[in-house]
Amino acid sequence: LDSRSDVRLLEIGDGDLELVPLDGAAGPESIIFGGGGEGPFTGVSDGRVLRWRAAERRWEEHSCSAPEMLDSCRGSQDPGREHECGRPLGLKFNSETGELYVADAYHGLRVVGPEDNVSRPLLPPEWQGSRSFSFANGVEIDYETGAIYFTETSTRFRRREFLNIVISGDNTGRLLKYDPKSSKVEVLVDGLSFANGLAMSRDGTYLLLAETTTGKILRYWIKTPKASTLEEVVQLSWFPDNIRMSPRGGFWVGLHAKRGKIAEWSISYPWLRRLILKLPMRHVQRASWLLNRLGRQVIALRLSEEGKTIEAVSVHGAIQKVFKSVCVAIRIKANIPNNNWHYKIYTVYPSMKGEQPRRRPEYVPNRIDDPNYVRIFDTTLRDGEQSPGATMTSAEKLVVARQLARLGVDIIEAGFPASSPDDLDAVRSIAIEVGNTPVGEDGHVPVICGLSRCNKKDIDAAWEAVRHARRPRIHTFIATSEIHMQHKLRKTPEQVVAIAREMVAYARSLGCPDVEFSPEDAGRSNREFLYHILEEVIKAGATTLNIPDTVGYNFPHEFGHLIADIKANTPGIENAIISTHCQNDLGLATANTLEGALAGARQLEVTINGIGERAGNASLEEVVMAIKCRKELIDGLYTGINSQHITLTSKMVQEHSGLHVQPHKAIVGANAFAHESGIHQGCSVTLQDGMLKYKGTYEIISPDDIGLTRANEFGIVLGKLSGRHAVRSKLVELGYEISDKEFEDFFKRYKEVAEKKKRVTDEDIEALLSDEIFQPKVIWSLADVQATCGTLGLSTATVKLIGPDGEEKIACSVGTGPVDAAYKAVDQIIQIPTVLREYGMTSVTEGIDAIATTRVVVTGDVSNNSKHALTGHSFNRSFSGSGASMDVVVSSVRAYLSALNKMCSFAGAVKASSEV
Ligand SMILES: CC(=O)SCCNC(=O)CCNC(=O)[C@H](O)C(C)(C)COP(=O)(O)OP(=O)(O)OC[C@H]1O[C@@H](n2cnc3c(N)ncnc32)[C@H](O)[C@@H]1OP(=O)(O)O
Ligand SMILES: CC(C)C(=O)C(=O)O
Repeated sequence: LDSRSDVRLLEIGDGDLELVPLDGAAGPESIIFGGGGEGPFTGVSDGRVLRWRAAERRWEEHSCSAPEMLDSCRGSQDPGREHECGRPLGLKFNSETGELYVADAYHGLRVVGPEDNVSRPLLPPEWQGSRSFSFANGVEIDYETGAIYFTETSTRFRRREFLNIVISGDNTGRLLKYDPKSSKVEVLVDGLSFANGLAMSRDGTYLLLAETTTGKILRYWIKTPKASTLEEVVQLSWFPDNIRMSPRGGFWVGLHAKRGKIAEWSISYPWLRRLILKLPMRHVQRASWLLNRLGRQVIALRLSEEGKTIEAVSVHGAIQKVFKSVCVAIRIKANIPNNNWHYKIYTVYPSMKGEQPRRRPEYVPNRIDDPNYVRIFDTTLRDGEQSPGATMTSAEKLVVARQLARLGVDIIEAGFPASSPDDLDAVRSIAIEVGNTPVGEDGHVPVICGLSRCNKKDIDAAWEAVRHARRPRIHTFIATSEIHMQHKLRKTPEQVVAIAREMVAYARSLGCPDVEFSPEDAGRSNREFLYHILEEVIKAGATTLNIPDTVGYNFPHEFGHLIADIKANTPGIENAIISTHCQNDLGLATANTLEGALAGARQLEVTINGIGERAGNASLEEVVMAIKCRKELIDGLYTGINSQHITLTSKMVQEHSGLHVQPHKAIVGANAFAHESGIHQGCSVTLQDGMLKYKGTYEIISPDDIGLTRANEFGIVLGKLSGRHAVRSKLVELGYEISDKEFEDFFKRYKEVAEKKKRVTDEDIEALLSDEIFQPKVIWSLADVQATCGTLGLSTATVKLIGPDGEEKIACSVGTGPVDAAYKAVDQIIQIPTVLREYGMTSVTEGIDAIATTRVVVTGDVSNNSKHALTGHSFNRSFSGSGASMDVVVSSVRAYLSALNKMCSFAGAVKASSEV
């Protein structure tokens, strides 16, 4: 405080306050009394203005700005709904007319008549209609002229993004004047940094305005020779909010929180602001918190008109905790015997919803009890596996499924059981193990789902595979677009509806309580037809309706409308969950998925790293982190994903699918956190204690958030002296659980590598594991390979393989290089026509002793052909393989053999090849 001796301090301690709970809502902002002292009145988080009925000690609804939304908004504390429910901030009664003026952050300047309970817009249509407000805030009346003054805090950010305004130094705030006589709006001042509370001087010569980011109280002259000019009254050490003139002279200012040094400096120095944005959030929060803890918490000041502090109200003791921030302090004369002044201080409780850990709602197939919860349906093991070359072995699928459960996905689509006996087995093992094992703190058990076409054979296979899970689901699909029905299915729309209805009912009749139906190619299907088929399958028992943009054709707004239209027009839709499934052919899968969620979808189908058919699917990590990071833009939706498992899951899927992400892949690419703009830095800069509460809501991505620092945090350094315990515990930490036999094989390989390397890193371990454990059924294994190469002649290689019957076979070949020579030698032994489609090698660690990981993709001849359920056309199936070794030729041969083994198992070619 400027001159302590002159300042009267009012200290409020425990027991000095009575807290009056609000009627289900939160965040009371402006507090005013009616002309006759009635009230107070306050605007709250769900868009209502409440009035306190003192005699009855209860709040009653006074008015709202969106009557059509009242029922669904009442009680909402969700910042994501403010734009539809309204968010009344500044309030001002016109004591002459009894009208209440409301500055609604999103609905602009409004007025409520004395007998009304709905506010109406006040500004001319060009201000009120198409141009919606992002953050109208303070309001004041000039009784002499009838003009209404109001502030717009920012023209760039919305109210729920208020912390961004402070951090970014946004200065698009304005002071405006509305003249009801001319119906004109005039911008009096622009370039303000968080224009906030407004108060008119008693003589009507000036307005006081709080500029929150800078901590300044400004004076805007209306009359006197200084008219139309702006001057600084005082620079505060706090963030000022509302202002009220005091009957005893001067004015009161409600204070949000102290502008700690970090905040002040970050606002004054752009370079420091950039630095703070790059600091790990926890450091900023801690430093800021410490600064704020020093001394008492001052919540309101009375200042003279010249800006000198006269009185300060502070809180101490346990009640400090309830003062998240104070928007306004009013001193009123109370009816108490000795005629003392009695302070009423009204506090604001910012919604803490975004910050509290939110529980995953109980799983009920066709209902989600929390309207903001979005289920994440992971189809990495089904659609993801449809990526060319991504075929995984059953063991690999099980490992990935375990990790998906840890990640917290709600539903794992584990495969397409009718596509092969192997896939049925893989889905069944996942259902048995992952589908019955609780994970995480909440003991979550994911739903295990299997895909099927709309025919009994597929549905039977799917049920056989998933029925072992605690929560089984059958997902059945049939195409509904004209082009698919006509050219692929060769069925009429009526036939398609009949099949869909019958097959959904059939799936339910098997005892499956949870049936998902997908109208394939919905993105190009006729709307009325979709409403019809969806209505029919709901009647037949479908619990989830998945809307696929199968060919990745839709634009985001188009897909959003599709979901909204289905939600609005499908009879019975309230008894099912709407889902999205967006392919990425135009690179729009993530955007489309988010639009779908905004339009009402509450299940999102995604894959890890976005892998999938053709250009892939919406990527889980992008969708989940977008929802988490920009909650305020996505209606406060949330998922049950533990994002700290994202990095590990992504690496695991890269390893097992053989599909490595590009360095600039969002969220999980190697460069994703190396960018200059520092997207990995959280935006939850804790400038002040009061603002801290929005941490979760405003965090952008930090490496911690996706578990990127995991490897460093473990602290176990493995080397050649590490024993079984250390190595095993490392595997557990990395998320791998392997049998004792597998561990022994792995440990042998580990020791060989550790002998030659100083330090064995997590990446080395993953490469070795995948090479040793997650290989397909071994038909051919490598015994020896010897290669010579150089500039003096052709490269030669000799390869010794052990065949399915245990017999050793040796072949020798020349080639363009040692790898080519070795591959030709392998071909001579195995004798299956093979085309090498892709070959790639990466060094997973640095230095001369790095482990080289090779990944290859091969295709065979026509005997390996598959039919695609989408088109019915044959396609030449491809198989990927990976191998790891410190010797590049050995690594290459291992990868080639791994792919050939997958191909041999698939084609049942073992017999033919063993006749070599
Ligand atoms: C959009 C998607 O991602 S769809 C999923 C794609 N995934 C896959 O295709 C997985 C790999 N596929 C496979 O292994 C094989 O295609 C199998 C095992 C599923 C099917 O193999 P087959 O039984 O040999 O092929 P089949 O000839 O029956 O497949 C095509 C037939 O299914 C029909 N069909 C395609 N989709 C559906 C459907 N959703 N419901 C009913 N029938 C369908 C086709 O019209 C065609 O019928 P026709 O034989 O009368 O012309
Ligand atoms: C089976 C469905 C959901 C699908 O994968 C698609 O249509 O893309």
